[in-house]
Amino acid sequence: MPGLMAGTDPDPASPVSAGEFERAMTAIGGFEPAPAVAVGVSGGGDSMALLLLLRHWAASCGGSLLALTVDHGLRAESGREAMMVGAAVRRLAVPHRILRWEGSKPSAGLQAEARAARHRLLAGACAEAGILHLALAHNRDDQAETVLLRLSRGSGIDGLAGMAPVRAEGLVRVMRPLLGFPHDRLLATCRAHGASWVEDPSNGDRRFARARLRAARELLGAEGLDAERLCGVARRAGRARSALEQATADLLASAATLHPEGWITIDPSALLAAPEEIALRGLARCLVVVGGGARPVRDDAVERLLAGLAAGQAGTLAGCVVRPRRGAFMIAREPAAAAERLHLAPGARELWDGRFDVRVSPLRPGPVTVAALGSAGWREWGVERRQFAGRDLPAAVRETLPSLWSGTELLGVPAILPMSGSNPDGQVPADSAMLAPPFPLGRQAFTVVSDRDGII
Ligand SMILES: Nc1ncnc2c1ncn2[C@@H]1O[C@H](COP(=O)(O)OP(=O)(O)OP(=O)(O)O)[C@@H](O)[C@H]1O
Repeated sequence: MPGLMAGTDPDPASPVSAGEFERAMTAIGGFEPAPAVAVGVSGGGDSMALLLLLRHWAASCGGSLLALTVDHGLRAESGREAMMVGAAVRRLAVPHRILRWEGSKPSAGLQAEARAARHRLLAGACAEAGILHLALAHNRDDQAETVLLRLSRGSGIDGLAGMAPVRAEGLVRVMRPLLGFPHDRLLATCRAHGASWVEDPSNGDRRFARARLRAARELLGAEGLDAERLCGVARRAGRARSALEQATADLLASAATLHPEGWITIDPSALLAAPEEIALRGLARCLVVVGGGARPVRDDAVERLLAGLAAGQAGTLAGCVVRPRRGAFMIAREPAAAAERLHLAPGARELWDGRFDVRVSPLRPGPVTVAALGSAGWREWGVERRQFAGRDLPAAVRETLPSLWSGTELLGVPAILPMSGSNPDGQVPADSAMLAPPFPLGRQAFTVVSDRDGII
């Protein structure tokens, strides 16, 4: 198979080899045996190359692949184009689905809305198909542009780290295995396979910031600030971010307590003695966990909140009330924000030390699939699905999950929810739980608690 030979090629415009791609996938990791993977295919050269590489990779590990194309419906010909992409995909013997963005389109912020709709549709289609890995074809040049874009907006370390190779979006892992490969090599990969692609006309449209930056990047590249250097910035910022996140996790592990009722208390002296960046991150993380994790918390607002706490004042932010109480700072959810918890199944909690246990009511037996998602197991993001039934449920869940999570840090929001079978409360239709959070699941059915709390 041309272009999918193992080994590297010194030519910067050479096709990406199967070996190189496999290494990129291995670096992402966290795949179950014979994984089911979805790929977003716009029909452009990057995503066609990703499709080709993934097809080979999936076949080599006994996995399966589903290609998804979003028809944004923004141009008269978009429906026909999506069908043409579908025909090209099916010629490669890969199943394909077209997802339509229905409804009225906004006049302002169209690109951002279209992007949000695309991500929603792609993640929704994965959930419907029971697929937990979604691959997108962002490449090294996209990463360089992202760094420039964020720099132009005054981002700090987190923003300069660029796009992450893998991150959770609800229960789906969005991965970007091509971040290390330049666009030219992806086009070469298509050529090597005789695959055709279409150019997105909006790529050169200077009304859009990305297109303007692309032009700027050419100028900066001539001054030496090329894609490689920009990606180097992203890598170094990513490392710095990991170190800060680790220090934050350590602070929370020693100074914070997550209570089964859903609030957090944190030792004020430990919080205020920590370096400011770590204290701010720790507080922000508490807000995200208690408030539901749906929105990023603004830096300046967290700074004000921390300064207020240091002066003994209560404050509210991100759906949480934060106040000094009985020698601790207490972070609890504002009552009105309860309905905004988007990503957590009731009872599911993020824990600093990465260990948790599950309490399942033995009074409500029934076959249930438990899915746990996080930076778990195998030191990577991991997903575990098990079928448990009847009376064995509590013991089986308790045995399985701690071993999966033990000793690892949860980077995202884990969720424990019934995904199929008969939900103990009978309220979540089979397979739709991931699509329609918050899940109307009785708290009694699943409670995830820290074993540091000594509840189980
Ligand atoms: N219409 C589409 N249908 C399916 N997948 C798509 C579509 N458009 C983009 N994608 C996927 O997303 C990847 C990135 O696309 P693109 O660079 O256009 O997005 P972006 O808007 O710049 O990035 P982001 O989605 O992170 O904002 C593509 O390579 C492809 O994998």
